[in-house]
Amino acid sequence: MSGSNNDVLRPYDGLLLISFGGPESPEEVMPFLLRVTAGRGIPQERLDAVAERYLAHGGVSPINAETRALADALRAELAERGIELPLEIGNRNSPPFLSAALRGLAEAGATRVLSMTTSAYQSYASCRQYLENVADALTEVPGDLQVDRIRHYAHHPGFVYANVAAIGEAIDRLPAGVSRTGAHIVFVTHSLPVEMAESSGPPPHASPGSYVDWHRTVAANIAAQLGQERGREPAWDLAYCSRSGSPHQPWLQPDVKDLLARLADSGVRQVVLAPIGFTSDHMEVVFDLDEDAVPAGEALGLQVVRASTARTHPAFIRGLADLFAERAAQARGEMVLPEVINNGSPGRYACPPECCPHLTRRGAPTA
Ligand SMILES: CC1=C(CCC(=O)O)c2cc3nc(cc4[nH]c(cc5[nH]c(cc1n2)c(C)c5CCC(=O)O)c(CCC(=O)O)c4C)C(CCC(=O)O)=C3C
Ligand SMILES: [Fe+2]
Repeated sequence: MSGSNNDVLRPYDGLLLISFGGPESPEEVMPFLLRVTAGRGIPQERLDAVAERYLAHGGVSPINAETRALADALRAELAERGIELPLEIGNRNSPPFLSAALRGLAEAGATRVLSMTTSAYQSYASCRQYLENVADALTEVPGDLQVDRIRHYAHHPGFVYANVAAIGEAIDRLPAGVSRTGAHIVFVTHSLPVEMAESSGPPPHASPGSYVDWHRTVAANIAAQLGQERGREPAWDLAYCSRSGSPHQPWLQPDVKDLLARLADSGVRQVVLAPIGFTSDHMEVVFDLDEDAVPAGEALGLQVVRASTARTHPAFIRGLADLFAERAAQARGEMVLPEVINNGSPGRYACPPECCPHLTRRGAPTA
């Protein structure tokens, strides 16, 4: 039945997995960092420190291997559904770049491409900047490819359940019988300049912004699901990692290590760090959680484990395949009822021009 179900994704005839990218050798580290921070005013000392950390790992970030595993899992899930369309990886900051991916899709005969990013939330850095990157890449590709994307998927039950399962596994790694109140869940995501967070999502842009709101909705839903599975809903907080930028610019707080200190002071004994802001176990997770926050928490006397990200959990992969089909049905003008966790926003199939305006070049495309 090879290819017999491609109609499920009609009008799309090609798929694009968009990710951040990372270095895979020592020589790639500085060029990668310069691409990431071009025009962003990140101090050179910060760049040197980040380069050190990549070099301590042989200059290899796990992110590209994680993205390739995600692409393989998606291809396998779609093949199981009888869907066989070309699927390419296109990165913002390392090969294979978006322009190469789009050229590959065009050469495979694609004309209408459906894309997804490896970030589940909306903000300038996690959504709109990728759309701008796609628009730039399209100028380098002959023909007139059209690129759409699936909705932001942090509130999709597949993504959320993958995190519930990962946190459950992490709780089970903690030594039993230490605490009468159970492990405290510290949900972690990438910090952002407060101004970028507050202007995230479509207008009206009210504090704290949809970036933070969405994380809180995901966290509350995960805690409720864990409560149902285990008979007691865990206490939780949302914390931030990977702050950069100028020390004078306000970024989202609390930092994960500051929160751990506060929790230790208040008598908490066991903590699960749950990086719900990320979809793979890449360097930000390894550097900022495994190598920095976990030992810092242990030095405070806490027992700390880090939960996996969604990675290629079957619930996540099935959810993404469903989201491709949902977006295609919507593009065909059919009525769709987006699956979404309680009280969450389903996210957008395309963004209005006023969405996530932070740092946007005037007139830059949103879709
Ligand atoms: C929201 C968000 C995500 C999640 C959404 C998504 O996944 O896209 C994300 C992911 C990632 N960020 C990553 C790496 C870096 N981010 C930096 C800098 C920054 N990130 C920002 C935001 C985000 N970043 C921001 C506002 C800056 C300041 C500069 C700017 O305004 O652009 C810097 C510069 C040095 C530093 O300051 O740390 C690096 C090296 C990697 C790769 C890890 C690997 O190699 O495995 C990944 C997946
Ligand atoms: Fe980042």
